[in-house]
Amino acid sequence: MFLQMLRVGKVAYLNTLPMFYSFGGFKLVEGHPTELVKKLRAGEIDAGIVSSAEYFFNPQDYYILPDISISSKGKVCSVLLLSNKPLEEVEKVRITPNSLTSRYLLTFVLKEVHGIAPKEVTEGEDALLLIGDEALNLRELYRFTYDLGEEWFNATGLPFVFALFLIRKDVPEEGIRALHRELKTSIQTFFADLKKDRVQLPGNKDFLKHYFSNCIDYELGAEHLKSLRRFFTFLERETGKSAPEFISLFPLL
Ligand SMILES: C=C(O[C@@H]1C=C(C(=O)O)C=C[C@H]1O)C(=O)O
Repeated sequence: MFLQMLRVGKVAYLNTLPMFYSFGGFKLVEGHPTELVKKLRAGEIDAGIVSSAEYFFNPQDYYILPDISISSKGKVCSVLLLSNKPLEEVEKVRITPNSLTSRYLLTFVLKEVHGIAPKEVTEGEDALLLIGDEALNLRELYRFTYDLGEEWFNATGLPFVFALFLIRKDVPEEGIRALHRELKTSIQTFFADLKKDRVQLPGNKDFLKHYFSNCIDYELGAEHLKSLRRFFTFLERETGKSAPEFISLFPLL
């Protein structure tokens, strides 16, 4: 098959830069996480780095690409509840429409960690959940910042997987293998260049180096899978839908 025909979804945030740094040969489709989830469900794209919660909702439709994710082990730095009031005084929360996973992670943090249940509003909020570049750009404007990656880590001792590389099951094996190779090479090239100060970074260089090296974690190992199972158990309680029986990584070996 012609790889150029495979349509690959790329979340339009800075944190996907390493994956797509030297990436080529596929058709890229950019969007917010919720837009890409819709396109992947509809078969308008064949694969993409999308909200991990989508695998909980439709596991039968996808393989997970091994070794790759957008996660954090502690602070993620770009999934933030921002507020001018301390959490215990927050009664109304506005949630970005761009997120699927972090919306549920916020419910976990508010309900199961802090024991509060603020109302969701679309204006007049006490606190605002932002993800990605929007969170990075606005994080310094609020008095209180709650980092959801850190909140999850403090509660569970585990990394948190925000996004998975999901592939629709009708994609041929050679396409999946080529995609995996291309992404892994891109991530390696990015971090080698970052070390040598060869990456053009938009904005505050020192902060962004810290963001790529210490906040976002691009691995998908045993601890990440344990964390996904834990998150899916929470989603099961929250939605009434059963958690996937298996987390099926595409067998590359
Ligand atoms: C860590 C992040 O993860 C993002 C969060 C997502 C979500 O909440 O659904 C989806 C994709 C990721 O890009 C971020 O963008 O800041």
